[in-house]
Amino acid sequence: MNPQWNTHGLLSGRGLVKKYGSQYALAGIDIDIAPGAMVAIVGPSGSGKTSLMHVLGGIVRADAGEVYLAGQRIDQLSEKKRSEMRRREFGFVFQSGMLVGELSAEENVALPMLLDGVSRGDALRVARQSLGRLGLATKAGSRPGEMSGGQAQRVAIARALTRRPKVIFADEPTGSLDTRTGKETMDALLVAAADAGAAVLVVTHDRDLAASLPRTVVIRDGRIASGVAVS
Ligand SMILES: Nc1ncnc2c1ncn2[C@@H]1O[C@H](COP(=O)(O)OP(=O)(O)OP(=O)(O)O)[C@@H](O)[C@H]1O
Repeated sequence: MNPQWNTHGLLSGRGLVKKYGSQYALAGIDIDIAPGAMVAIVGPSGSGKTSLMHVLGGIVRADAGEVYLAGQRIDQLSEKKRSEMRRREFGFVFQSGMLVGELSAEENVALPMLLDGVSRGDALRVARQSLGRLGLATKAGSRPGEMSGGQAQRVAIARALTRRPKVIFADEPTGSLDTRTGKETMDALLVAAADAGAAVLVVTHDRDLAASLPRTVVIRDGRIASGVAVS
């Protein structure tokens, strides 16, 4: 094996390239994320932060390069296998929770478990436990529209964490919240992820928020400008 391609992280990207037309969203990125690492991904608008998360998280296929999870190549899996892997190994939190408006908080959190064949009773029981850990026990029966933005984001965090994923991908998770609620929500995410032993990758424009994480990776023009070795 070419030593250049050894992977050192739990999640590793090697030579990642993603093009949209003639535009390089990713122009050759190498990155290693250690188990339990907490990493902020920052950089100017359009620099490739979301593209990097989507390629590492198996949402989007790179045009070149390789992605490894625990030493296993995951970017070449079929769409079906990648989607199973995403549900099993990864959790996703987006700027606006992406909760299902017609379902209660506990049903939203239970949804990924139900998709994986867990019984409704068991899924709801685990969902209520997760919500309780995030301070939302009394909101388990409420729909997203009956909650504050911060509460809805904590439901999304609970949903992302219930299957005890290895990695949480959070894209501007506090972008729609005021500063104080954003900080509280970020703290809740980091504590819950640490409890679950999950690594966290957070895309953010918020410098204070980035500074609260142990490592920062700066992306510029689809390349890593600093913070190459991530632990
Ligand atoms: N689906 C797409 N179709 C066409 N171009 C895209 C697509 N997704 C991203 N791009 C382009 O790829 C580049 C990187 O986009 P990306 O969303 O990864 O950047 P970003 O750093 O996350 O930006 P922002 O901070 O504004 O969210 C940009 O030039 C963008 O216009």
